[in-house]
Amino acid sequence: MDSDTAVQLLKAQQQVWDHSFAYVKTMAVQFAIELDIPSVVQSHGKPITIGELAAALKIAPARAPFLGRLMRMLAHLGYFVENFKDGDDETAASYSPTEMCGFLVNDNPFNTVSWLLLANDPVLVDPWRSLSAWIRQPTTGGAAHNGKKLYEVCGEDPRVGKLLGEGTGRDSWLFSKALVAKCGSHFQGLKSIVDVGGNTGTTSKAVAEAFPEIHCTVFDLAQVVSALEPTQPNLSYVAGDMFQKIPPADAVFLKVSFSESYHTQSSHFREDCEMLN
Ligand SMILES: C[S@@+](CC[C@H](N)C(=O)[O-])C[C@H]1O[C@@H](n2cnc3c(N)ncnc32)[C@H](O)[C@@H]1O
Repeated sequence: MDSDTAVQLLKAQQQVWDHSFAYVKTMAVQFAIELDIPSVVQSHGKPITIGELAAALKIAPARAPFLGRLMRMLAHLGYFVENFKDGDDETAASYSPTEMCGFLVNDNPFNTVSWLLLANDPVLVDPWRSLSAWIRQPTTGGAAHNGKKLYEVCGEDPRVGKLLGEGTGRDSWLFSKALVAKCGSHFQGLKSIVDVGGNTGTTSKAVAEAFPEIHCTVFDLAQVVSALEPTQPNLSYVAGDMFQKIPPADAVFLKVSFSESYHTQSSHFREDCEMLN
């Protein structure tokens, strides 16, 4: 092999290594959340050193160098800015939060903590481990955790249902700020919308508040909406299965609501949507 080819192959190998260890990035973020690092750095009010961070987290000095490595990685990923003073070696760096760090702070209404914990949970990770066996099966069902789909697990395990509800709800909190501010023209002339797979209705509540002339129906599985009471006069909750029948409305609103079932069970859904048009 000539040297140019070797150099080129090494570049490709670097990418493959990057993919092989991609989980390290996600696990580093989860590790930071579990230790509460983002909240501590954000509330510190000025750049925090590793010594100060270790003291705040009650981590023994013997372990502080590992905390330093984690912080370097998180800075590399964009969650913190690493500050050096002239002449500092890398162990004397201090860290300030970035905008991304705010998404890992539990007190922020738009945080993505639950989303990240769900993404790393065996419920979502395990089906990937058996994907090669699954694809050889002759059946059409999607890959599943212990034979169950995510929404079935949510119905049975409140911990998973809570992670999904909180994760999507907080995403919807931020999303709906932009939606009502920037997309108002899309709602003009509508008297009703149905938010299909609307979960607890974070987006619909924002739409109902911004456009009082529109009635918003949050449509989701019974396990999600049957115990919920509307908080606004132009909001209601309806339980059901989107692949059986969706309530009539002037427009259908969908946000992160499709699962693998869409490919196999969606004919009713498309028919219902076509009837609305
Ligand atoms: C990923 S969440 C998205 C929630 C919300 N649209 C949002 O973006 O915040 C998907 C939602 O679809 C609901 N869902 C799943 N299958 C459904 C079905 N067959 N009929 C109605 N809702 C369903 C789930 O319960 C869940 O609340």
